[in-house]
Amino acid sequence: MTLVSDVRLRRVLDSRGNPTVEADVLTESGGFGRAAAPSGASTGEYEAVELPPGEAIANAREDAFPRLVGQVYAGNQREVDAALHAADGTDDFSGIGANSAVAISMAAAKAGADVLGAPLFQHLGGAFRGENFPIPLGNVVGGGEHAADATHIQEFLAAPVGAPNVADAVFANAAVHEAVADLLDERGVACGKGDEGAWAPSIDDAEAFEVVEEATALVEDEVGFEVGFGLDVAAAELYDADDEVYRYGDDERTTAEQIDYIAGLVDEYDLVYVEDPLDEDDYESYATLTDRVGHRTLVCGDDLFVTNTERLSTGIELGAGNSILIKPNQIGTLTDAFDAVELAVKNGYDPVISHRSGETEDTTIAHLAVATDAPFIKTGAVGGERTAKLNELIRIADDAL
Ligand SMILES: O=C(O)[C@@H](CO)OP(=O)(O)O
Ligand SMILES: [Mg+2]
Repeated sequence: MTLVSDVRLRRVLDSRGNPTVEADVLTESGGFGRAAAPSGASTGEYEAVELPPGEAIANAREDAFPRLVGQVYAGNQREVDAALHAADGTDDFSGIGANSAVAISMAAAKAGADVLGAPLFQHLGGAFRGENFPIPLGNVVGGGEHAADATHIQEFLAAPVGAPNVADAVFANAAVHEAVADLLDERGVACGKGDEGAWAPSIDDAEAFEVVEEATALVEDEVGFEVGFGLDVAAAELYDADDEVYRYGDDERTTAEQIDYIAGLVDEYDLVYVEDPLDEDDYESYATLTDRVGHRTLVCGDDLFVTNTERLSTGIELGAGNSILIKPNQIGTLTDAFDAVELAVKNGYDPVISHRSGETEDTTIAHLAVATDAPFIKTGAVGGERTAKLNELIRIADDAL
């Protein structure tokens, strides 16, 4: 029934205005799935390779289509993804491009779900589990690679950990985003937005902490449940490997100072989440930091693990981190992303399903978060390509698909 009868690829726009790959997968019985690849700006060194979309499309047409059309069943995700790997022939998807691979992989999943008449999250293995839902981490202030002349820390993330349901959590993050704007306005700070819709003011990190702490406290009072916050430091972007220091503009910190700095922030602001606090090659320092603060906060590896089970295995062995960011396009297929989630959960690491800074209206990650029973999803707070996922979560919780 779900035998793939056609695959189509095209270039569409992403939220930064760049071209990205969109895939359609059709099945023999009339099933249809469509998905688009997102794209990172602060990409990890060990991510699967994103090719220029035109090249990714041409290569996938030539090498992957013959292994997919009339050959594999969209309902059998492992078979589809194995065919993509075989067509690619490399270990980093530099053959057909991780962008073509992930778009086809996700579109196939949707086509499979379509034939079965099931919502995607159910097809991917999870009925909405009990009362669980992923708590959205909402980017409210940021800079780094996502905005020029803003904070050094890439993302300040509202985390409504006490929310009674997903809709209240989503609205709380939007309220924090708005409160931040009001507070910046009171301080006379004008600002635009970064790639993910977070405010991108020209203030230093210390002032951003003040503002975000105040904004989350205001919203917490308003909504009556706990609203904390966390960070994506994206420290690999700050790290100068030649001088072995983290550079925050003119300030620099040695690795030992960076560990103290982050541990101090966790204490001072009761951070619930710290992503990429250290360089992507420094498992040992991750382990040291995890020892110090891992009992009270999530220490999440994004550039460190790149959704890769081998890198995660190294982290598990060394005790580096206690959480992994899951981005399907970092590794190229849904199967690989699921394997990373499974390995993480088995070893007590919390998976956090994530968007990229360059996004589309695609909602696959909302379904992935529910299907894997992930405790968190990071997918922005406002902006159409972000609200597409947040609103889909609300619909899933409301059984409205
Ligand atoms: O670093 C990150 O976690 C992501 C998403 O927020 O950014 P990018 O997609 O630019 O890698
Ligand atoms: Mg990150």
